[in-house]
Amino acid sequence: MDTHANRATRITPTIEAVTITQHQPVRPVVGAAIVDSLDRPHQLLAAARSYPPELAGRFELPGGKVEPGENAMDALVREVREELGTTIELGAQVAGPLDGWWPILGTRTMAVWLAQVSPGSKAPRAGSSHQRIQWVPLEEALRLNWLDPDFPIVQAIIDQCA
Ligand SMILES: Nc1nc2c([nH]c(=O)n2[C@H]2C[C@H](O)[C@@H](COP(=O)(O)OP(=O)(O)OP(=O)(O)O)O2)c(=O)[nH]1
Repeated sequence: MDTHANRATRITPTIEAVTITQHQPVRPVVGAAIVDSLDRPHQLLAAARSYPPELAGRFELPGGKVEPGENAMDALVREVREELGTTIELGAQVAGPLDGWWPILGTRTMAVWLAQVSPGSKAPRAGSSHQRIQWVPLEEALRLNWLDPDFPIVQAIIDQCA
């Protein structure tokens, strides 16, 4: 079956296959560009961090750190379920300049996939990780106060959805 996830796997064999080992000093991060519809994307879900204090209120893509031994795409589905209480299905990767990964805060890197809320799943809601979440039209997304490293990522999301 030609699902969104299958298509993403074909596009991103390298990252899909990444399994994190215990020995990596800095755990990689995964982020979800959740759009209202993978087929006809118009809106992007932005999440305002609640911590640490210096980042509180800045917008990010929902996601988080990959656990040792965990597949990156599985980690992203898990993180979004934990943070927003919703199940997502992944679409195409939004590839960054570092073998598909994006440079982010500190010395971390983040892999990003387009995603949509799975049919029948609960709507996303902010939990303890986020002050609030909001849907923003893609053409207005760059007006939000994103974490600094996220601006080129959001631009790439906009370009990919155009
Ligand atoms: N989730 C996410 N993190 C980002 C983005 N941009 C960016 O620089 N980061 C940074 C912020 C953090 O330093 C790091 C992600 O850490 P996190 O605290 O969200 O990870 P986590 O959910 O696993 O949380 P924790 O249990 O380790 O506290 O990546 C982004 O768009 N989304």
